[in-house]
Amino acid sequence: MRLDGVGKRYGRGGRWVLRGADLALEPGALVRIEGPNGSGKSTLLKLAAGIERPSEGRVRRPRRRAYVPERFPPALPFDARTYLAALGRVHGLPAAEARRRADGWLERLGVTAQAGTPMSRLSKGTCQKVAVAQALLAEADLLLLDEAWTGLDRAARSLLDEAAAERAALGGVVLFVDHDPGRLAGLATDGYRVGEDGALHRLPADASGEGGAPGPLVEIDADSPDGPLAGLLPARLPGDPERTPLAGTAVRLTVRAGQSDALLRRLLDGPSAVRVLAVRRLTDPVAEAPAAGQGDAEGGGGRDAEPAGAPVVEPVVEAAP
Ligand SMILES: Nc1ncnc2c1ncn2[C@@H]1O[C@H](COP(=O)(O)OP(=O)(O)OP(=O)(O)O)[C@@H](O)[C@H]1O
Repeated sequence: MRLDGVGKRYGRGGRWVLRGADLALEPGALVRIEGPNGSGKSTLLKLAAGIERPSEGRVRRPRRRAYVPERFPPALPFDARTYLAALGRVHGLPAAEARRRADGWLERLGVTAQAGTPMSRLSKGTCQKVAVAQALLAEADLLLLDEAWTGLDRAARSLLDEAAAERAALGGVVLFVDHDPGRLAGLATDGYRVGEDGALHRLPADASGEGGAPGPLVEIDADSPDGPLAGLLPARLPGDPERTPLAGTAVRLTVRAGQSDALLRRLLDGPSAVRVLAVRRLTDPVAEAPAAGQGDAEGGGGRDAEPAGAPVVEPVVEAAP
């Protein structure tokens, strides 16, 4: 998606909220937008969603978009399941698939019991889960999240983290606004601040959570009874793991820890039968080893240091093949 010289003001003669905003995002981008209250973050997401039109400049966006607004209409005259299934149809899904995805997200978010309750009677957090579900079930090419984590319980927040990272890993573009600076830290690929001039200013890598420090890796060993797994896996997988063939039909997938849950879910939910043999978290001894010389000074007992660069393997789950 692209913004070229985008400006926005509400009403003729109103102040420019955005001016000269440029943004070019490639598939796989997971991008944080920040700025103080009233700076124009929601306006930017609405322009990206196609809900508002720019006053000047040009917005190019993918056709399949999904949006969690900052404020979800509270009193829609539907129950959650009916609403989600209808939204699935709006996103172009066949009716049965729309119902399947609606039920799937209601279950994952832990609100199946409230699926038939009129939305006007749902709690604020449950309503927010429905707002999130309507966007995630679309599996859109552009996912816009405007403070979408607000009001969610911890499990739902993690699920949304994972779903956002997965969307990007599968080639979507995700644009999110959140006042928590740690949101999706280590997973965001870029970040921008809406400046007082109304333009977008790129954040330094550490502020956007963009991976200067790569963080721990996870190795997942898996195979399939259907034949060599390497040939069965889709081209795109969450976290774009490194793939190393193992003996027989097995493959080792190495991915950043933040995306390992999304990868596992994809493997186990995918069309091919996949057996997960082992999941190991690797810690990087280069990052964790004492500074040069420090080991000698403190150790003194002749313990050998780990060879530099050799990962320490901490098994998380080991299953017999
Ligand atoms: N529909 C509207 N009509 C008129 N002015 C609007 C409208 N929507 C937003 N504004 C104004 O545009 C400016 C930017 O609002 P916006 O909601 O985009 O900011 P924001 O950065 O998302 O703020 P917050 O962090 O508080 O959510 C504000 O001054 C706001 O009052």
